[in-house]
Amino acid sequence: MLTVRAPATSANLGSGFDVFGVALGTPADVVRVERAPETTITVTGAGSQYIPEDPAKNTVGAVAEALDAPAHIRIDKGVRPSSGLGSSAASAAAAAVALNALYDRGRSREELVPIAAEGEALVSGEAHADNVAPSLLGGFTVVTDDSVTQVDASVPVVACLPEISVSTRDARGVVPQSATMDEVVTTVGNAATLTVGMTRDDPVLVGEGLTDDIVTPERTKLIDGYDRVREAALEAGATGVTVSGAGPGILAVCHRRDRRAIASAMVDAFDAVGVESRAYQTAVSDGATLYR
Ligand SMILES: Nc1ncnc2c1ncn2[C@@H]1O[C@H](COP(=O)(O)OP(=O)(O)O)[C@@H](O)[C@H]1O
Ligand SMILES: N[C@@H](CCOP(=O)(O)O)C(=O)O
Repeated sequence: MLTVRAPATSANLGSGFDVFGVALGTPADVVRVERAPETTITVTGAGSQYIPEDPAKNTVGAVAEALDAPAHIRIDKGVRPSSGLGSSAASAAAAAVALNALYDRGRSREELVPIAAEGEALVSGEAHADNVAPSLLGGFTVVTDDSVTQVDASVPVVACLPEISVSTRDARGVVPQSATMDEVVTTVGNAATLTVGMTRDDPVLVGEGLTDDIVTPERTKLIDGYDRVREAALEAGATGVTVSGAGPGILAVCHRRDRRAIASAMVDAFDAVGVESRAYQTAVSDGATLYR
């Protein structure tokens, strides 16, 4: 039996829609695999009641199929589904690493990115790889149609997860189909600032670079209390705040010293609008780990 821990991720980071992603230190999914004639799946842990065990409907089933690697797959969910923290991707990334090792397929982590993205296609309708890439590779990742670039980073963040659910499929439905040239120029500037910030581990540059006026304003409408939570995080010292992935998670970038205060301000602000939440005080971290 092989075990893999694959981390939650935060995709988009505002200015990098469908392109940027970071691996988070916590939470994470743990996947265990054993060779079998046919794939079977069991799911326990956070939100497991909402996750299908049918291999044709679970992201790990798509990965087993893509690697031609049937197995008994046990998923222990640390990342709740429909969170904006790459829940479906964490399982897919963990399964890709585990099954690649179990069947000696010899694929590199980079080669596993499109394979794990098959799972994302199953649940969100598109094989977007901006969650599976950081979950596999760690750090900050930039995904384009034909490349994945990774840099190590350890910028402190708070990921606040409210007890509401937004499916990635639905949140993709509100993405505008066009943007003005002014909006594009501003977004390119912000994305470039964020990228430089990641290479320098500079929370101020990363925080500034999160701003996006194209996709994020539409997505915030799906999250009760978003504006209030954002303001609270900024007042507590966050250098920038945005929607994590497709939401409802909210990501605040910060200095390490402010993490605790920001986490509590965000939870209190959600509480003030009647929404329960929990905040992960974490940082940009490593990718999936294989335990033999
Ligand atoms: N292994 C899995 N882990 C989590 N969700 C899964 C998995 N397999 C299928 N799903 C389905 O994917 C959807 C959640 O994915 P998504 O909306 O992308 O959430 P997240 O934003 O947390 O990644 C749910 O409908 C869930 O049932
Ligand atoms: N780029 C995707 C990312 C979805 O992330 P998730 O964690 O919400 O699944 C999008 O914005 O739709």
